Amino acid sequence: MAPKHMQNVVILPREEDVAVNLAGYVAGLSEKTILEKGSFSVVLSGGTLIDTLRKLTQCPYKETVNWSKWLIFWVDERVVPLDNPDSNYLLAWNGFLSKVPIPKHNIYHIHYSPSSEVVAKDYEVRLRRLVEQKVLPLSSTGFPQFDLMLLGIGPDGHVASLFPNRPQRYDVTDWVTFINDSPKPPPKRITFTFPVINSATYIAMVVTDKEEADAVAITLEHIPVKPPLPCSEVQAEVLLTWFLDKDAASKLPPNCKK
Ligand SMILES: O=C(O)[C@H](O)[C@@H](O)[C@H](O)[C@H](O)COP(=O)(O)O
Repeated sequence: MAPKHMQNVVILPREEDVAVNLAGYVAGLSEKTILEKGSFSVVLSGGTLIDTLRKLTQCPYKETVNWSKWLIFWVDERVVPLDNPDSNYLLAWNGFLSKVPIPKHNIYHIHYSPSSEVVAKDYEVRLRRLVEQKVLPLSSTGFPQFDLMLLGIGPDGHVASLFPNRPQRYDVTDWVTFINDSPKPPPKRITFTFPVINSATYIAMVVTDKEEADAVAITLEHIPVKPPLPCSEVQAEVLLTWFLDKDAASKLPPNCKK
């Protein structure tokens, strides 16, 4: 296995190029992982990521990817019913999951309750059960090891629902935690904690917006800020790949850009 903290940065001219490149990357990892272990666990976030995954739902990937072996999870979810317009599940269902034949029982969405604490605990209990049943492996870190996490970042450098000035980002015990005062609406969310995120085998950070250009530059140029941006603390067991378009990369020094 490659040393920890390997990172790759892919900068492409347009969001369309990122979508094409990302689809090829995810399809390649899917094939390799399914050959190696028989399944492919994919963790989604919300935001623009889902639209950037659109090429996977088209030719050739719609036919060539072995969707029956995919397992879908969410790195964070808004605590709203699944048919609420704010739901990350609904966003993913409408933009991605309804267009590819992933078995419904392999889609692990939240079970809604008005209490975000109850939702977080339930999601964690279900993950622990999947580890016991050997559906998900446990990393040497003691946290579950997902094959691929597909993440975005916010202008404030948040990742998942781990925000700069909120305590959840420092949680090193829980697998899933909750927040009732998210600075990005809606306020009630659940989120994987950093130990779970950083135990993933592969992570793709997909950023295609000018608004996040400062956070991208601070992270990739190691510019010290206090507190450090959550997105700068992401690392993968094998490889973290940043997929950026020229807007997201616009604050990087010229030698980084193509
Ligand atoms: O539920 C959420 O709000 C997301 O999961 C969140 O973490 C998102 O991924 C980033 O805020 C990036 O969002 P954009 O891609 O829309 O900028």
